Amino acid sequence: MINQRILAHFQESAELKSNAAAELVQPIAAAVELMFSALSNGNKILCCGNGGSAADSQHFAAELVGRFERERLPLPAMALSTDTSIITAIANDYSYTEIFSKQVQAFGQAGDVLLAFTTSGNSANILAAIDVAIERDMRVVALTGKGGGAMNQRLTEADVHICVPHDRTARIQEVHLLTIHCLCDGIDVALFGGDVND
Ligand SMILES: O=C(CO)[C@@H](O)[C@H](O)[C@H](O)[C@H](O)COP(=O)(O)O
Ligand SMILES: [Zn+2]
Repeated sequence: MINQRILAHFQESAELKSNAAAELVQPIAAAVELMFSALSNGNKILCCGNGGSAADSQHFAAELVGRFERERLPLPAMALSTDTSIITAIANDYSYTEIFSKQVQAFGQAGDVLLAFTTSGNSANILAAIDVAIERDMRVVALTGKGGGAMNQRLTEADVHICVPHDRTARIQEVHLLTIHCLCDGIDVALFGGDVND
């Protein structure tokens, strides 16, 4: 019955967040450091993902360019899933696999960060974007789940892999959203120190 299913979703989500925290603190902290250092050097963050993860990448960019919990200057972040003309032209003329990698080629510069969301770790267009980012001497923060899939073979030691220990896409995305907010908070704290009420 529906009430039981809803309760089960809440319970599974809460348990995952609670159980995954210890494992994810260190890679999330490493991602904050990497992003703060890039932003401090005048670099930017490019973000990509498919489906719900496209929305996650846009959510992160919105909080950097707009704001998270504090007033501050806009920070340079850009989601690569928002320009339908660019995406449809590349998908139509080349392939769907290249919709993000060509944008990384166009916009990415050495020292920039690619924030890549894929719950399976296997989406071809995300892996292609990562390959181009690494070629261009960018750093990668990858948010995955399901053991990380092909992502495990893609990243270098300079990159950060935040892999949610679960096999269900929806649950992984829920932890990705929490991670986005930890990243925004961490960047704000690195910029200004203290907590939100300081
Ligand atoms: O939001 C959801 C499922 O919760 C879907 O839209 C989901 O993001 C799509 O199926 C994606 O294509 C899955 O790709 P990925 O996470 O494996 O890279
Ligand atoms: Zn979803």
